[in-house]
Amino acid sequence: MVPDPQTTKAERHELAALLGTTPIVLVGMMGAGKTTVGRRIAAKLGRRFLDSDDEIEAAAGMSIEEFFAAHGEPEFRAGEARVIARLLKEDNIVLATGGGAFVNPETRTLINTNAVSVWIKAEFELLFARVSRRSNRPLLKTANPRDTLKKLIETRYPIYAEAHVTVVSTDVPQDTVANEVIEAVHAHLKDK
Ligand SMILES: Nc1ncnc2c1ncn2[C@@H]1O[C@H](COP(=O)(O)OP(=O)(O)OP(=O)(O)O)[C@@H](O)[C@H]1O
Ligand SMILES: O=C(O)C1=C[C@@H](O)[C@@H](O)[C@H](O)C1
Ligand SMILES: [Mg+2]
Repeated sequence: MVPDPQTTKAERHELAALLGTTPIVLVGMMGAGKTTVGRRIAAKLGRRFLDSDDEIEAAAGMSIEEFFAAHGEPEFRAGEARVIARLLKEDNIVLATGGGAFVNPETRTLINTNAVSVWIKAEFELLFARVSRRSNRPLLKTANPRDTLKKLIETRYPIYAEAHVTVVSTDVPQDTVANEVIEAVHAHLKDK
């Protein structure tokens, strides 16, 4: 794990002590920043960072895009649910989930029972700009990706809203979003 150069060792210990070891799980749309922000949060807290998309790619020996092409979405979803159930057995982790993972009711319950869930929420134009930079999102390989993304947002936002806390990601530095997540998780755990 790479320590965050902007966070001193003493600060990392203090933050880690405040939060305990309950897993922190990031959910939300593709492009919201779960992976990039999640990695920063883990570095700030001295936790292990895990990403369900990366785990699936490593286990399958192929990219998400290749997996969708070879096996289809239903098999991807089944594998994603299994991978997340396995990863959630660990404490002291920050887990970035794939954009569709929280939509699965069993996975959602498992996450909300065993972790603090955080919806990284971003508005449509920001998401679209970000996902357009790379073409590794098979769900958006449609005739009208703008429309597809809009429809996914409409159906998924009420589901993501079931996360314990919501942090809005605007065009601010990743470090700021990471600090906001840590504060929001702390506030949630304090009130429990
Ligand atoms: N706060 C931010 N400011 C600027 N760029 C950002 C920010 N957060 C994320 N990005 C950029 O947006 C892109 C998408 O981020 P990322 O891959 O972390 O999203 P994700 O939520 O993990 O998506 P997916 O569900 O597809 O895995 C990346 O290129 C990343 O560098
Ligand atoms: O939003 C989604 O359904 C997805 C998001 C990505 O993280 C990958 O898990 C995959 O491309 C599907
Ligand atoms: Mg990701």
